[in-house]
Amino acid sequence: MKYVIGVDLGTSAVKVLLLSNTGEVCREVSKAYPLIQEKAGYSEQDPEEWVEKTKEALKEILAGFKGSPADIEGLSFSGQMHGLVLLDKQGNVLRNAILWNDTRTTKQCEEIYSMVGKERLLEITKNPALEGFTLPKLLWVKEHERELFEKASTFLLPKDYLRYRLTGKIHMDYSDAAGTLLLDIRNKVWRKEICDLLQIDLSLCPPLIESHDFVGTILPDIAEQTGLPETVKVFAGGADNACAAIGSGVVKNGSTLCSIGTSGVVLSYEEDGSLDYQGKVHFFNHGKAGAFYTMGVTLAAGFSLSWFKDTFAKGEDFESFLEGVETVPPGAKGLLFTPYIVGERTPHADANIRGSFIGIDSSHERKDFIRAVLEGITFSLNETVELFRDQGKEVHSIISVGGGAKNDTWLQIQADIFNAPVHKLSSEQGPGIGAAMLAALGCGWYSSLEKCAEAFIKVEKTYQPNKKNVPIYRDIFQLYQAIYPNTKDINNQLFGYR
Ligand SMILES: Nc1ncnc2c1ncn2[C@@H]1O[C@H](COP(=O)(O)OP(=O)(O)O)[C@@H](O)[C@H]1O
Ligand SMILES: O=C(CO)[C@@H](O)[C@H](O)COP(=O)(O)O
Repeated sequence: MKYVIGVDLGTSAVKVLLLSNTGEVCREVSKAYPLIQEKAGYSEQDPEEWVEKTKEALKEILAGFKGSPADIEGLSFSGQMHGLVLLDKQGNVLRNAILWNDTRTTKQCEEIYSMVGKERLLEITKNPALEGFTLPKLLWVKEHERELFEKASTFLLPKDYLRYRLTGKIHMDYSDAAGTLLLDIRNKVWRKEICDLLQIDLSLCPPLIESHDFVGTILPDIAEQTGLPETVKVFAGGADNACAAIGSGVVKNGSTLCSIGTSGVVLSYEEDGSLDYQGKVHFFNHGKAGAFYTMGVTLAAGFSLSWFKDTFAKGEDFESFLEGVETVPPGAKGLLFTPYIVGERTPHADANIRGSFIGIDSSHERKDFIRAVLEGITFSLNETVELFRDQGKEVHSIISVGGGAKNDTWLQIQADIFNAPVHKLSSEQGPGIGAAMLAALGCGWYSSLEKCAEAFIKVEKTYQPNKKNVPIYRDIFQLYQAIYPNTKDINNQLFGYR
C-alpha cells in the first residue's frame, strides 16, 4: 500500500490527512490557531504558527501510523486564499499575514479602480477589486508601512509560505494566484500593466506553477522533526476552494459545491474562461489544469456559528451546542439572522455592513437563536445559488463539505433552502482530500483528477428537500433579502462607533 498526505491550511486550523492509494482516509489530525483581530475589520495570523502547527500535526500523523513511513510517497497543500505573506531577501517574514477576511482596504480598492479602471481590471482578472484580495493588501502595506514594504523581496499566499518552509522552494500555483488581482487568469501570467499602474515591482510576484506540479522533496530538518522520510515528493497544491472542488469531484460541468469553513462558498465548475458574470461572482483558475470555477462567498459562514458559540456558550463543543436545533421549526419562530459580522462579499460587496437579529421575541430560547444563525448563513449562501440559477446554470444537486457538513440538521436545512438534494461525502474534509488527490495525480497513480475522483470520493448520505419546508423557506428568504437594503444606512452610521 502507498500513501499521500493532504495538508489543508484553513483559517481556524490546519487539517492533515493521510490517504491510501485507494482513497481511504487512514489518519486525520487537526491543530487550531487563533485569529489576531487588533481592531474591527482587521484579521491577521502569525505565519510561524502555521508552520509549527503543521509540523506538530505531521508528527502526530506519523506517530500513529501503522504502516511504513517509506510508503508515504507524496504530499500536497490546500490553503486559505488571498492572505498576504511578505518576505525579505533572506526569506524572513516581515509582518503578520493579512488575511482574506480583513477588510481594512476599501480605500486601496478605490485606488485600483481609479488607476486601472473597473472594466480593464475585469477584463484581465475577471474579478472586481474586493477588500479580501491580495493586491489591495499590498497597497495598504505600501501606504502605511513604507519602510517595511521597501524591504519586501517577494509575496506569497499562506500555503505557498508553508510549502516554502517545508521544501525551501518559492512558488505560487495558478488557482491561488488568481485571487491576488495581479494574474491575467486566461493567459496565466502576472500582469505587468497592473503592477506598473500601481507602482508595484513585478519582481515581487513569485514564479507560477500548476497545482499538480512537482516542487521538490522535504527539507532534511523537517523530515527529522516530523518523522516523514526525506523521499516524500511535494506537489504545489491549490487554493482551498479549488481543492474543495477537486475533493468533491467538481472537476466537470454541471456540478455544484457548498463549502462551509470559516467562510462559506457556493462554487460551480467552468470549462473555459469565456463566460462573463460581470464580476458578480468570483472567477478563478481551477486546480485542474486549464479549467476554471465561479463562486460566491459568504465571509462569515462557519465563523458566524463559532462566534455565536464562543460569545454565548464558551467552552461548549459543537455537538452539545447544536443539540435541540432540529426541534425548532423552519424560520426559528420568526427570528432572522444576517451573517454580516465581518462585512460581506456576495451578493453585497460591502465591508461596512454588519449582522442583525431581526424579530427577537421574549419567548425565544437559545436554540432558536442557534437555528436562526444556521438558517441565516444558509440564506446567504442561497443568494449565490439563486445568482447561478438566474444566469441559467442548472443546480440539480449540491455536494456539501467543510466543518458545516458535520451536522445533520444543518445539511437538511441546506437541502430545504437550496431546494436541491444535498450530498454529504464520507469525509467532510473536501479541501484536504483535494490536496491529497493532487499528490496522487503528481505521483502518477491516476491518469487524471477525474479518474482519481472515481476512486477517492464516496457519497455517504443524500438529504432530499422537504416538500413542506421548501415553500416556507422560499417566503422567509425574501424577508431575509430585505434586511440588507434596510440596514445598510444604519450600519454606515454606526461605523464610527465600532
Ligand atoms: N460539529 C459541527 N457542526 C456544525 N458546524 C461545525 C461543527 N464543527 C465545526 N463546525 C463549523 O465549521 C467551521 C470550521 O470549518 P473548517 O472547514 O475546519 O474551517 P477552516 O477551513 O476555515 O479552518 C467552524 O467555524 C464551525 O462553524
Ligand atoms: O476568501 C475566500 C475565498 O475567496 C475564503 O474562502 C478563503 O479561501 C478562506 O477559506 P476557509 O478558511 O473558510 O476555508
